[in-house]
Amino acid sequence: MSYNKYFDDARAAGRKPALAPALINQVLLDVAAEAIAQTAVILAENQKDLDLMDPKDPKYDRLKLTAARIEAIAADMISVAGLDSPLGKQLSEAQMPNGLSISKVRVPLGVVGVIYEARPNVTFDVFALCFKTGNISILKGGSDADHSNRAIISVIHKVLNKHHIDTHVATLLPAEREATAALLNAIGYVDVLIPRGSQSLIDFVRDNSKVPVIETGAGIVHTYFDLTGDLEKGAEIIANAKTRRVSVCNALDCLIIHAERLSDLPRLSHILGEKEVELFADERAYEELKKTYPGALLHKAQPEHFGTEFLSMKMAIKTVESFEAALEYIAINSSKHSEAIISEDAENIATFLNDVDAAAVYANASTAFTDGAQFGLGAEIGISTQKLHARGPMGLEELTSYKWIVKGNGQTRNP
Ligand SMILES: NC(=O)C1=CN([C@@H]2O[C@H](COP(=O)(O)OP(=O)(O)OC[C@H]3O[C@@H](n4cnc5c(N)ncnc54)[C@H](OP(=O)(O)O)[C@@H]3O)[C@@H](O)[C@H]2O)C=CC1
Ligand SMILES: N[C@@H](CCC(=O)OP(=O)(O)O)C(=O)O
Repeated sequence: MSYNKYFDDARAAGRKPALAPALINQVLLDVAAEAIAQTAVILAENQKDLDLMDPKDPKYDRLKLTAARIEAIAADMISVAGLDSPLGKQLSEAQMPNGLSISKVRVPLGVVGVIYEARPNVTFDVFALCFKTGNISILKGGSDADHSNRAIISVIHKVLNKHHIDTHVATLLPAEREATAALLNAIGYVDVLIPRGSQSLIDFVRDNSKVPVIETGAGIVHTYFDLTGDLEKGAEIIANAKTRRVSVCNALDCLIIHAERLSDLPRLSHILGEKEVELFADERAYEELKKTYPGALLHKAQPEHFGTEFLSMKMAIKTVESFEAALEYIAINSSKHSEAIISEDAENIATFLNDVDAAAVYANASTAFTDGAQFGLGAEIGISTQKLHARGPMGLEELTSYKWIVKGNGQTRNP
């Protein structure tokens, strides 16, 4: 199948004059209202996708929409509408000795291609952030969410039509792998690609893309409980980071504990036990837990349990002799997404926040906060695990580049 028509139409939509900020915000508010109004339709289509998936699959929860989730999506859309647009913002201005005025101004990236997991809220989020920043979005959603995504793009297109806006500002590609291959080769049509998904997707895109890519990779997430960690805070933070939504990339995968706090492990993990989290504990942690933790949920860890993203009610426990050993362990096993320390030692906290190489580093808080809306960005287009252009939750600013504006009155360069 040829995808040229999709790409041509998107590029043509991108050449049209920029929309007024007030109109952009009104469209976002109208899409939010339409999403709520069409809750029953969206949920019915979502159910068709759910019917094809095993409810025990961790992806099921990611795929599932509810009325409350649609309300939360609409609320995010409303907050994106309420945020200042970065477009046209002057980043710097200089008057040169020759009289030239040179300024740096934020502009859209252009056509943004997003390949993403079977999580239907992403369709709304990507549209909202791209539309607000004057970008054209080309979406390739997970095939497991195809009914949901098609219902959502219809909601968006209905509102765009109402405002006489070219619907090609947001295009949903057929949910087939060939569409991804075509996007990767769409030089001259797509300015940047943002893949959201498994290592297999990221590797495929990294190896094959001819257009620039911003990676949003897996979250192999650790929380280190330090010698001075507060037990009460620790138990709540760890349980929240692990169980708030186990299928998402910011969920906790491995608790690292200082050896001198091992005797506190039963109390530190009691909420996990109540929530039926399966633990894969190293030798010493296992010995501490075997008297108290529910037997069926406690296992001796194997090497494959470390440096692993579970995306389910499973978690590894690693014992370390020192703070330095925890830093070393994280440096080797982290995917540089989100990392946390629980400690009352100001010096260790400062060192951790400074030295740990991850997109988001936390002290005494749950890694579940790594999320665009939670960071005040309205929503997120992905959580970048690379360092160039953008890092961590990517919102409006991260969907812009800049250009230099040079104004003169007849200057020529000599020699
Ligand atoms: N950092 C971040 O912002 C995010 C990270 N993630 C990470 O993603 C993972 C979960 O995603 P998961 O549900 O497994 O999604 P997948 O990686 O299975 O799917 C995501 C998208 O990529 C496509 N895809 C997957 N593999 C390939 C491939 N080899 N070649 C071409 N296309 C491919 C899928 O298409 P198809 O439907 O055809 O399979 C789908 O559109 C977790 O590791 C999570 O941490 C997820 C979202 C955001
Ligand atoms: N935005 C997220 C985290 C990032 C995300 O979308 O990840 P995933 O669920 O793995 O597709 C959240 O906490 O809701």
